[in-house]
Amino acid sequence: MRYRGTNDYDHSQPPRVGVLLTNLGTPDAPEKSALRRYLKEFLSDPRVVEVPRLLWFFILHGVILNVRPARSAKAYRSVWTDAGSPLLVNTKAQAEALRASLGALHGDAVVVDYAMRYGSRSIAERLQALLAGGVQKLLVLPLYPQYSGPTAGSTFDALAADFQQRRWLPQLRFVAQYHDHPAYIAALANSVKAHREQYGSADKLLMSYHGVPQRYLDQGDPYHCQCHKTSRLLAAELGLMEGEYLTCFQSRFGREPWLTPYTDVTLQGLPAAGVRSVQVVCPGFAADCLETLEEIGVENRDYFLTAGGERYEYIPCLNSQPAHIEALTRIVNEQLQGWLPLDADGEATARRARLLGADR
Ligand SMILES: C=CC1=C(C)c2cc3[nH]c(cc4nc(cc5[nH]c(cc1n2)c(C)c5CCC(=O)O)C(CCC(=O)O)=C4C)c(C)c3C=C
Ligand SMILES: [Fe+2]
Ligand SMILES: [Fe+2]
Repeated sequence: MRYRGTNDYDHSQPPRVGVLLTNLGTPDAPEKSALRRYLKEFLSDPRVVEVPRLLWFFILHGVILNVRPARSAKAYRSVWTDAGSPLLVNTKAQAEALRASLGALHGDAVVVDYAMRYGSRSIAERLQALLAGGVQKLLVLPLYPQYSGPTAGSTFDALAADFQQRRWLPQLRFVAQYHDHPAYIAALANSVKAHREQYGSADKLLMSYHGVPQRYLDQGDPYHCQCHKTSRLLAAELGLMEGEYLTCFQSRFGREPWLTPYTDVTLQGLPAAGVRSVQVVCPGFAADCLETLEEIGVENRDYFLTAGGERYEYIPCLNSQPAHIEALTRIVNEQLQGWLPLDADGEATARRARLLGADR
């Protein structure tokens, strides 16, 4: 059979709206073999590493997958929790909080689930569960505020690859970006303000985003511009002047130039420029993960303090903070326009339910 179908379709099953949160994915365990599996899938994605395939195959299999898994496993071990990888734990908590928040508004007409682009809890697996559960309208919200090919672009590829094998496709809406959504900016500002109320402010606020190769920007990827726009809006919301904040890019991989300024180089140079205290926030990460907890929380702290800095504070990601769940709820509700019965109008709801039930 060329296309997967549903042989036993149940006409009495109520049609539902599905909301699928996605994030990058994480290894199953902080061990070399699990890291090898995860990195192989992740780094084989041509959206992530845009290098001629044959050349990359030899570099990946000949060098990277022999060296990196052990090194990364050690880093993951330092942040791993009893419940698992922080990225997975935090994404699950976000999905549960969003389920409660949307459930209060829409009852069981909306189903919330979460999936990962690489590794376990795959997009294909969760799509199958949603569609089998009666979802006919699907909203996919990749938890990447700023659009980039390696993240949101690749997530769309995974959806499309699954749909290519299906007979009956759901109606689909896809949130490619929300880097300037007022509720997201407000949640970020709220988080920085709460931190400052507790700890006071610092000489500089560093806004650190995951990097991508400079080449991607040169070839039209909007990520760099969207990061700067988020920074600008967040600074405005906080009343910060130019010079009181900086945008920089972390997690460089490989030898070619990535987006600059680099977070680590910046932090190493700040003390010599008279900056004694910094607060670092990572607005591009919806959930704390290896790249924030270890790289920003530990590694870069060390660079700053060793270079003569006196006070370094990492402001956690939005995770499942109420303001973040409120922002995600608003983003989802805006996207669901026209997909749900109007609750205020009981008659319209009943009429619509009859119509929905009679669509096949
Ligand atoms: C090799 C190229 C990479 C590109 C391009 C890239 C873009 C990119 N990544 C994120 C978000 C995350 N990346 C994470 C981990 C991670 N990223 C890369 C490489 C690239 N990322 C690697 C090899 C790794 C694995 C860790 C390691 O071995 O160093 C994570 C954390 C995952 C976790 O399990 O905690 C996130 C999140 C974005 C947003 C992005 C482009 C905009
Ligand atoms: Fe990454
Ligand atoms: Fe730009």
